[in-house]
Amino acid sequence: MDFEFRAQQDQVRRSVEDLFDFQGRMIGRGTYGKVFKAKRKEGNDSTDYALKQIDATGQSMSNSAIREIALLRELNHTNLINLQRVFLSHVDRRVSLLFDFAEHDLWHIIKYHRAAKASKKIVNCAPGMIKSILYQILAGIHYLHANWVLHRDLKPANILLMGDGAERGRVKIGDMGFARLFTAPLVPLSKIDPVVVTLWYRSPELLLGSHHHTKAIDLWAIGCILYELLTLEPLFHCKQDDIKASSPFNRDALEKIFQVLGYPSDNDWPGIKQMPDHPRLSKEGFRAIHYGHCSIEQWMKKVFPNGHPSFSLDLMKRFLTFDPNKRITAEQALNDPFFKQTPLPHHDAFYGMEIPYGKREFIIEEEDQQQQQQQQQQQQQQPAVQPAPLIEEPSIQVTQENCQAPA
Ligand SMILES: Cc1ccc(-n2nc(C(C)(C)C)cc2NC(=O)NCCCNC(=O)OC(C)(C)C)cc1
Repeated sequence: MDFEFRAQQDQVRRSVEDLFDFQGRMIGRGTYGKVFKAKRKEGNDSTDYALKQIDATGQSMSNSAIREIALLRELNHTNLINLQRVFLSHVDRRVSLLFDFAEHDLWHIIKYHRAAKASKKIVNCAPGMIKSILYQILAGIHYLHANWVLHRDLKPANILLMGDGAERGRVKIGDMGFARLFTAPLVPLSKIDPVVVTLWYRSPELLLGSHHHTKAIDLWAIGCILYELLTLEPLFHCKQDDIKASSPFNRDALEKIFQVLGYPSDNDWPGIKQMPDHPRLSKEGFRAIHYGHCSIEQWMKKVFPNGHPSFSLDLMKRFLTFDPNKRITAEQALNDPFFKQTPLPHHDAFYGMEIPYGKREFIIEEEDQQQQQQQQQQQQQQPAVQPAPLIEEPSIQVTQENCQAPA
């Protein structure tokens, strides 16, 4: 190594600690490391940034950091989280990634509306909010798919929304990546951490053991997210199996899908017989006859007896199509008549409303340490447990007046 040159570089190169203030402002963490809410120290830039610090000590950490950098520096779309800068510190072998800071995400927004419903508080959300969020998710995913990038883990916690400021109400699709990197069973550090390993958005082909991730897998997840935005209930809410059930076949998740959509006929999904775990369906007792009366129409009739202004059953059915080859593409969805009907999708999902959602909470380090000590004690005493499911209170059906246009 050219020590002379390196010494010279170290002089001019400013460290992330020199340039940004972020100590004690942790807002997220996972196996990869931590995320801080950061502000520039100099100049009059009052913008907030999300600073992701990866401890690139282990091989797998540095590999995932390299993958994240290599992927994100090639991508540029208004509905994808934007990697602003990369800092490499030789001293502590730490990689710091600087991102846009998004105040909100769909996990917290849905949780807020569920809590408001439970306390019978009427919460106004703009009538076009759901349509705008859906449109922006599709625009971001269409860009990813056009660049042959699959998301593979779309869920509310990965759909960020910008708060007040230049990009108010702008969707920024991210990938908080916990599930991908997590090895030990996870217990949430605190209630503010979204549940990380969930099967609720997993497509039937993945649940039947398909090894091929396709674009269609992302569209299935978008259908599940749309339903959850409309009703505040996860569509395929099944109990969280513990991590060992990494065998893709999950009976509870499939059961839930069949209860809502009915059992797929050979005509619906000719390819189902080629699925690796198809033989397990009959072995595990699944029979078409058990779901004869089930269909998405009958299910939605229960949920919205008088329909819903911001909902198109046709579009929902196209997302939740069993056969991945028949499932709607992001491009087709963007051109659906639903987006040509008023209210048109606004670039600000919060247009016409005050933002009622709280700001991100800081995770306090020492509390964190105490919790870790508690967790270690617990884990020694008990088998590993899965995080508490997102839905704490008993599931309640939501009617549409809760989401009236502002008076
Ligand atoms: C290993 C790896 C991890 C993540 C990603 N990844 N992929 C994507 C696309 C392709 C969906 C745009 C985005 C990422 N990375 C991120 O989204 N990183 C987020 C870092 C900022 N974190 C962040 O804002 O976290 C809070 C808790 C404030 C919401 C790629 C690779």
